[in-house]
Amino acid sequence: QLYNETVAKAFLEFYERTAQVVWNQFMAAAWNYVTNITKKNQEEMLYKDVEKSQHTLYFGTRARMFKIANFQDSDVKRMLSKLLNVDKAALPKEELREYNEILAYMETTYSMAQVCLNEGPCLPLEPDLEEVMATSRDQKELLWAWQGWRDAVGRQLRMTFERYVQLSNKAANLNGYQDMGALWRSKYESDTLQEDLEQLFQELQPLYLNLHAYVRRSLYRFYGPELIDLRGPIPAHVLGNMWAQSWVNILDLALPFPEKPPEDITKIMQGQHWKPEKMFQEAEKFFTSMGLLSTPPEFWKNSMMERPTDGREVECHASAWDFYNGKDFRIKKCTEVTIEDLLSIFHQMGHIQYFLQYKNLSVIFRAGANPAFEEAVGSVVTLSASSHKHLLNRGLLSQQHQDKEEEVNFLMSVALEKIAFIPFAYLMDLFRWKVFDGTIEKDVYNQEWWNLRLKYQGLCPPIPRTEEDFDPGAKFHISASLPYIRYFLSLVLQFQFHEALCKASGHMGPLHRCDIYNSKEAGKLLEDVLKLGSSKPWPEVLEKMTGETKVSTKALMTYFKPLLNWLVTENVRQGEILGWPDFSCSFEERE
Ligand SMILES: O=C(CCC(O)(O)[C@H](Cc1ccccc1)NC(=O)c1ccccc1)N[C@@H](Cc1ccccc1)C(=O)O
Ligand SMILES: [Zn+2]
Repeated sequence: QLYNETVAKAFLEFYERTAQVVWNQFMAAAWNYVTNITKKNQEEMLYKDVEKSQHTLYFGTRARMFKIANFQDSDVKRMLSKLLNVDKAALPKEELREYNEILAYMETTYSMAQVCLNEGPCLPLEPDLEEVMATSRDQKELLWAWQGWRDAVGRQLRMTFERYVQLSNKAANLNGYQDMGALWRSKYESDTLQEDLEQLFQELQPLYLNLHAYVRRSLYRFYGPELIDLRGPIPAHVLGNMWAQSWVNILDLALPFPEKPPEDITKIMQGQHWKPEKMFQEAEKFFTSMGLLSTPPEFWKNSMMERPTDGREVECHASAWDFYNGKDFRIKKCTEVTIEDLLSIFHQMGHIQYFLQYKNLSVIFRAGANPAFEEAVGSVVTLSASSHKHLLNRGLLSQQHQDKEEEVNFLMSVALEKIAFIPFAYLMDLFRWKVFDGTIEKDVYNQEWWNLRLKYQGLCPPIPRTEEDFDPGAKFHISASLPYIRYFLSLVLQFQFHEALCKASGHMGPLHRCDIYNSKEAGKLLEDVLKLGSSKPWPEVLEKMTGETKVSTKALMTYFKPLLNWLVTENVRQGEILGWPDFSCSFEERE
């Protein structure tokens, strides 16, 4: 028949050649915009976005003409099926322009927002407000930053978000999906995704509930009963993070053995005069030590490693960029010299390594096996990079060995980052899926958001919220229309990867003492997985790495087993209540 496999191969050839050019031009325009936010640069980006959408629509509609079912070549079938979803390019011209303007408005509002002191400077989120949330122990100051940020961002986005939902769902419908949530979930090629996610979440509940009860006790000791209810939710502004998604910054309040505090790595880095470029070099060195690829010269020339000091407005949220020409790869980050930012750079470098490994594949396959794989690659390396063994080896710690109690302190610091994150990462898209499928209607966005924050994280807003507020919009990924379930799945996957890579490296002993630095065997295993990009179904790729075809919490539970034992003993000793039976959020006037 006319549209046979030979024609299909020529069609894909033509797509390949043209897509590289169109995508490269769009990425260049998008980069210029986010690293120098001006009206002119926004117009230029929107123009290139339209060109990209026209290209996508042209090939997407023609891909439909092929009878993929009876094709022989599995690559051709997989490539054509990926072209079928054209996402927002399905919208009529006028609505596509409106949608792109809405997306730019939401992301720019977030990136440019500041909170102003009465008479004095206005503070941006990075680094100032995040610094307050991380270091202040004055709950009134924490409340000022927490409320100020939500007034400056969330409230501004509320109306726009409602229109964003409408247009998103229209685009999804035009692609044959029930709503945008269904389109987002389709990236995982699984018709049991939501059940599987719920199962993973339930398996991790005992760990989270014990951590929550223990941290609540620690905060009670510091802030007292007028702020903390030992049988209730925790107020969201005292967890050391603007969104209470990571609690690592209140480790000092929650240290199991306070008489054996860990060394302050940020202080050591600053004492050794670390600069952002050295932090990037340190992260790259980790990958090359495993025999993986190094970054090309363009990376060091073109990346934005620090917030510019020439007055340019930029988007500070960290990201890694593939310019789809096999040569130009960049990271954009407003780097501060802290251990938190060093680990964030490892995460970004993980994205870069994926780009480098799959750069010779068709552009259609230049993505992770699924979005969670992309996020897990950088994060799995941070599990080794943050280990006592590695930090000691890299001169960032001086204490030779860790005794049992110091080990519990260490595991607590990792749990405050990784375990606290679980319910947050899960609820972010539970919320948006319900918004997209209409379960959550627009006049109850904020109360439904807090219902989920209470149900899954056991948190309360520190002050009453109304439907004038739009607290979800105060999180980057919601203002940037970026799915989040990838981070939940990545959290589980990264421990599964860590276990496999540690085994490949010949590591013996507890998982939390493993450091795959310098391991060529681990590097080879990782390379074989990354080179596949999205060319194979992700269960096949997972099996190549771990021997398993399903995501499993076993490795994560193994890693934290010593801590869970300690937590359960401690919580029983204190007579803690797990969960928050006093579920109401009390706001009695605080002096
Ligand atoms: O958002 C990030 C890191 C940014 C990123 O590397 O995931 C970035 C997000 C982004 C930003 C702008 C446009 C698109 C995506 N993702 C990438 O740079 C990326 C992702 C896939 C392929 C290529 C680049 N982390 C999440 C979750 C997280 C991850 C790891 C540790 C802590 C927390 C957060 O901060 O809430
Ligand atoms: Zn990422």
